[in-house]
Amino acid sequence: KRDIYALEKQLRSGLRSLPFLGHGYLFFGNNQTLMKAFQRLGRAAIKNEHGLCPLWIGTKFYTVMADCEAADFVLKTALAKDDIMKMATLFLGNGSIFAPVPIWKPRRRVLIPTFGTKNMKHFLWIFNKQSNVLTEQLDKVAGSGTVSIWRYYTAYTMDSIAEATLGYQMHAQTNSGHPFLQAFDTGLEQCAIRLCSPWLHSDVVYHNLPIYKKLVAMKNYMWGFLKELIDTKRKEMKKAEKNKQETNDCDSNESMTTFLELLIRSPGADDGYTDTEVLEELMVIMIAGNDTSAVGSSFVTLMFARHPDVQEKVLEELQQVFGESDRPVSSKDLPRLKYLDAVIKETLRLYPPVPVTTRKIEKEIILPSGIKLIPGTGALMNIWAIHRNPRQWGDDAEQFRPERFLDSPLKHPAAFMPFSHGPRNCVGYQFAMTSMKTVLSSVLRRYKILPAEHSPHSQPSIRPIRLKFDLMMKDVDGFQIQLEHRSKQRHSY
Ligand code: HEM
Repeated sequence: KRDIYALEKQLRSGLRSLPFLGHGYLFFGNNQTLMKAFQRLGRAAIKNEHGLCPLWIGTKFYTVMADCEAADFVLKTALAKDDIMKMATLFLGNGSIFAPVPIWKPRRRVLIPTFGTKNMKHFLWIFNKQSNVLTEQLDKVAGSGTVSIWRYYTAYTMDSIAEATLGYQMHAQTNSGHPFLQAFDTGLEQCAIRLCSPWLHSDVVYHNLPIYKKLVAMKNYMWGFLKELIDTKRKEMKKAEKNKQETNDCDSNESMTTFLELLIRSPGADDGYTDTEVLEELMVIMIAGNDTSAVGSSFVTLMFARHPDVQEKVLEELQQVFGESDRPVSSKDLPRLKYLDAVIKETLRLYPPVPVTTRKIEKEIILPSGIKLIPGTGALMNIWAIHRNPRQWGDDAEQFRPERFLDSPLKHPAAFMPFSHGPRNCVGYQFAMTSMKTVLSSVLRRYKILPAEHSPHSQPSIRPIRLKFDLMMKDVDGFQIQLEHRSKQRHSY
């Protein structure tokens, strides 16, 4: 460990490391403490000369990165995920997101074309349909005080993902009682608890706890459910091939191509993808794509409530594109929503749904600054801190200013990485941006978004948002806002 101690010495941060625990004590507490620990480490790294700081979790050493050049280098050279992610294999098997590099590489090649622009047009139809259901639900609560918008967006993304992925109508927005939803939510909640509780990390301990058995039962239910859908789809596709009834009409629902079909059709290994491979990738898409986009849309909505001037500018843009119509969003509208795009990006900069990601250092890496990363250690990309580093974002880095995405290009391609960066970045980037733009433009055309009712001494615009980390970064208070029908108050604008 001599090399590691030498590296630690170079990176000294002033954060105390205790015997045995290292900096692990920073993480003890609840999921708010966890987010605060990432913020503290991020700030310490920003202050350091190289934008890096040391982190000991017990005997494991990590280099925390708030410098985009260093993160860029690591994300392009170290492709293996850190061992801590292995805990997710219970649900995902060898699904690409956390899979070892030799399994991930060929799967990534298959996934990329399924997210191509052509397929995105099919998915836009789903986003419009599900946005419609969302506004029907919001109509019931608009004008009746404070609501937690998170609950609505997470149901919207679940319905969209289930339809785009499986061609299955989950109806999460109208009925939250589907057993798949319950297994999905409880499973993710338990994964978050385990990830945040170092004493549950050991398989020997965890596999002997009652919750493990419960979790396995949920996983078995979800996998069984998906397996049935795969079997049915394979049969349907064989029948359709036989009858030569395939159609190429992209604009209607009849020709909708789901991820399930795209994965079954993809060449994969020798004889196409096996059922297990298809199943693992479906789980990855559903888990990676659901709450991430819901968190993104929820933070943007919170920003609308806190920055009425920004909301007003987006509304003006929407009126230029849609007039007074509440028609569906078309693929031609999307590039015209430039300011909305900037607002979403600025929100994801300050509130990245995935605030940290890790890589395993398997071979020695010499960073552009000359710092040597040691094999056997980890690198923790602190996306939250990279996005707030004044070296890239200037002295107003902490301020919400969407115009910065319109005024000038990024100073470094890795300065903005809510979807990560390099060969293992998010494949669902375009899917997520299209989904968020569709739902946000539908909501904003219909409602004025106002801050939650609050105690008189706390100004919503200046009160910092309380953050927590439970697999993702979320608002502790559940993204509370108020909605007012625009038709009833249009004259106030
Ligand atoms: C705002 C929304 C989203 C955010 C912020 C986000 C963020 C991320 C990040 C940070 C990673 C990479 C983690 C790493 O480098 O270790 C990732 C990977 C991934 N995301 Fe997303 N994501 C979003 C939406 C989606 C959606 C909608 C889908 C699918 C429909 C999706 C599918 C994936 C997949 C499959 C991977 C794994 C890629 C690979 O390992 O090759 N994501 N996402």
